[in-house]
Amino acid sequence: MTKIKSINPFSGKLLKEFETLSDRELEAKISLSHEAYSSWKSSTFEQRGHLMRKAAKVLRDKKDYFATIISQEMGKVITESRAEIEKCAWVCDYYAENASEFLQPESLTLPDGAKAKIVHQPIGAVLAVMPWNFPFWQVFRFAAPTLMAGNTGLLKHASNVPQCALAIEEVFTLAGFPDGIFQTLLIGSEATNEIISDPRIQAVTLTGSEKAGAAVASTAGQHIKKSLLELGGSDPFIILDDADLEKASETAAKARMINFGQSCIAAKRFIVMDKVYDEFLEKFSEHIKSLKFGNPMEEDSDYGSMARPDLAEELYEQIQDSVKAGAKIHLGGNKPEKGSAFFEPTILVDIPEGCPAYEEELFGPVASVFRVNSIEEALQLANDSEFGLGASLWSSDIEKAEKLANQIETGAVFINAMVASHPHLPFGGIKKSGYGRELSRNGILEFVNSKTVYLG
Ligand SMILES: O=CCCCC(=O)O
Repeated sequence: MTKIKSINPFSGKLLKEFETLSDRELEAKISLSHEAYSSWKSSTFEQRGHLMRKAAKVLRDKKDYFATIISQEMGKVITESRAEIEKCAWVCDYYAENASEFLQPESLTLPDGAKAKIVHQPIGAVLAVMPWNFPFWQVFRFAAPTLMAGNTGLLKHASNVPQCALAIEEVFTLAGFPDGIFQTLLIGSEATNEIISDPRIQAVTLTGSEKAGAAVASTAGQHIKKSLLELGGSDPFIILDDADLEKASETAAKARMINFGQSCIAAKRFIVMDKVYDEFLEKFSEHIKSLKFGNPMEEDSDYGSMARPDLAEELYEQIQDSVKAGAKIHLGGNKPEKGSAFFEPTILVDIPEGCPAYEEELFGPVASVFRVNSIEEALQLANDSEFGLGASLWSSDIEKAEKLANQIETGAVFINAMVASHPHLPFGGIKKSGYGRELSRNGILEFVNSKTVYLG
């Protein structure tokens, strides 16, 4: 039996170790999920909503406790961890309030006068494979709509956040959800395929890397099961020459450094028009330099460490390869110490095509800044990516910005704001950023059977 370790990346200390589930324990959990579904599917929206509101209350009442687990286990600064818990409570309340309306039967009259209905019914047990970067939020944005729709949930969390995984199960238990409605599976990734193949599992959702997404979707495909993928991003942050540079540069620093850069929707490629390039770069660098390094548990720390030493090492290799290809370091860029998760905020400029900073996702505090001579060039560069998650576009001409937004190949464009997820707005990508949508009404419709009932 392998162990799953919880290690504080800032101190490097082992916090706890957990045994993975035995085959028999895993079987019992899948079986419980399946059995729990048979009564949960017939519960009313009112009953589910009551429990989901209680989950929101548990999150708010124990906010500091849950936030501390996040910060200690994956290094997020405590102020951001608390905000993450608040957002989870928000999404619980949002679906408690709106699920019933989102899933009401829809009546139709066909051109020949015949009547039909579309009824949205639950499908059963859904597996969620989730990442460590927003270890509560990513799970709640799956769990709140999925459970409110009448499904049950099983969570295979990232192996570096086992305490978060167990604490999330605790939220649902404390809220009074019946046994088996939401369960955490402490398992290694090698067990995931077997679970997806199990006939009692109806669908799978994954937030994570392209590699993990392709593997999960391919197993789901072999078994004709629905999958939803929310993968990486290399979001452009486009600054036109009529943008409010003060606001744009301040937001750019926030958008790159949120969660110490470890976010799929963090801004990664800053595409700046020549006329405002120098001024933007100067202001942006000042904002990045003003951020305070410190222990994630301290109230005034803006950043601490990355979530694992191997992530810091990988990120540094991407910088090195980009520099070898001709990119220049404008800020930071020093090598992290071996075995440490600390990383220096870095800005790269003069980035040539084909190098990692141009074409890969840099999942950490490294900004790639590009100079362009026209709007056409900005759009061409923004779309010259395998990813298509989000984009931020800055201009004082809103009409022009809206027209340009239509030409950007992403799942979302935020004008004069950083990309952010919001319970009311669909969230997801195109191209190699994945498929399907989370949040909003779109999110709850992903894991239901929208059944046609024709009335002859
Ligand atoms: O890696 C994805 C991060 C999503 C963060 C969010 O929804 O705010």
